[in-house]
Amino acid sequence: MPYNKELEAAKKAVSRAARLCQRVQEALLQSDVQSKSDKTPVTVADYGSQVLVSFVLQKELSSESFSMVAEEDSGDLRKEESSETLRRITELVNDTLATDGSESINALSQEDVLSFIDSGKSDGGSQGRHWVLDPIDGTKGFLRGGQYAIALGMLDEGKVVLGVLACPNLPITSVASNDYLTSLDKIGSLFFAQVGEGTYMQSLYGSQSSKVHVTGTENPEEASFFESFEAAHTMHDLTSLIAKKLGVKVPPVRIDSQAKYGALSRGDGAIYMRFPHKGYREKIWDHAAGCIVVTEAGGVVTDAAGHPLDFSKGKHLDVDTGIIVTNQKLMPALLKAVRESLQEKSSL
Ligand SMILES: Nc1ncnc2c1ncn2[C@@H]1O[C@H](COP(=O)(O)OS(=O)(=O)O)[C@@H](OP(=O)(O)O)[C@H]1O
Ligand SMILES: [Mg+2]
Repeated sequence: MPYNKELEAAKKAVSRAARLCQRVQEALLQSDVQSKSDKTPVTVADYGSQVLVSFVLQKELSSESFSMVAEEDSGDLRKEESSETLRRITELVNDTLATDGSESINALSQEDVLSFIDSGKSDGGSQGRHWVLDPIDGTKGFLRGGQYAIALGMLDEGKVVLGVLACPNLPITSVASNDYLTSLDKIGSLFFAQVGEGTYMQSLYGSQSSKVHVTGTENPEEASFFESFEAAHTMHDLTSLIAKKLGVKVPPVRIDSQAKYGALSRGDGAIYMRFPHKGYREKIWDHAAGCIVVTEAGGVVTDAAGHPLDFSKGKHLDVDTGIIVTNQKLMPALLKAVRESLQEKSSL
């Protein structure tokens, strides 16, 4: 298994980052309503998560050259007015490392923090190995107290070869209906996959993993579908038209972040559709980890024209219209419903 060492490092990195994010989210939810509309907590957690992932990967894989394409850079943090934010991030990172207790390390300085953030500056591409990180995917969900993910993938020669998704608020039991929103069983799920080896899931705080598979259903009437919670991120009217054409009977389950890919990989639902509004360009860190988690669980991920996603072109994915995900049996019918719905919409 060629990427075992990298996979173990990736699991450790995202688990640690998840702990940092949970601490920030818990403090945020305990604070008053006014501060929930304040974006500072997510900023602190975003940067802190990126520092921890970068730090752990480089520490665990010390002998190798390191390249990472990540969402954040240190530009804003280096400004005078951000000195308090930088201080808070540094404190949070050091506290998280210290409470982890698994190793003794020297505290990171503010300069270390900035440089770990900047080690995510790569553009990726078709050659060599590149880590791909979204330190908090689903920032709006994070602020709402809902779903979010720490999503880490690795490209080798332009292909995603491993992926890890930490979903701190995703129960390890099914979220097949919107009832999951009231579930108290928020213990957190960790999904991981490497090419050719299948997809596994475990509790974010445990060590026993089990292999997961996408649902085998061929019947669209039994198929529930996932989509973005935020209407600004996907055209809910279009996905509803596609679902109707396909014969889907149940309402969509709306979840923030790549937790959707994780839930689909274990068969909670059968379909994920994402149709951003015109002009939006998808980023590789929003799909790399999720894509391999689903495909190794037996699913298929394509754009609206049925083409596989190409992660070798740099930071962006050039997709035709949208991204659709389902099992192999349902994909032909889903593609047909997508094609017909898009034609219908354009002729209006
Ligand atoms: N306008 C627009 N259209 C489409 N997608 C967008 C748009 N703006 C942002 N994003 C990206 O969506 C990421 C959040 O993922 P989801 O859309 O699956 O979740 S959500 O329900 O909307 O929160 C979100 O990831 P994070 O920024 O990491 O939260 C963005 O990368
Ligand atoms: Mg994202």
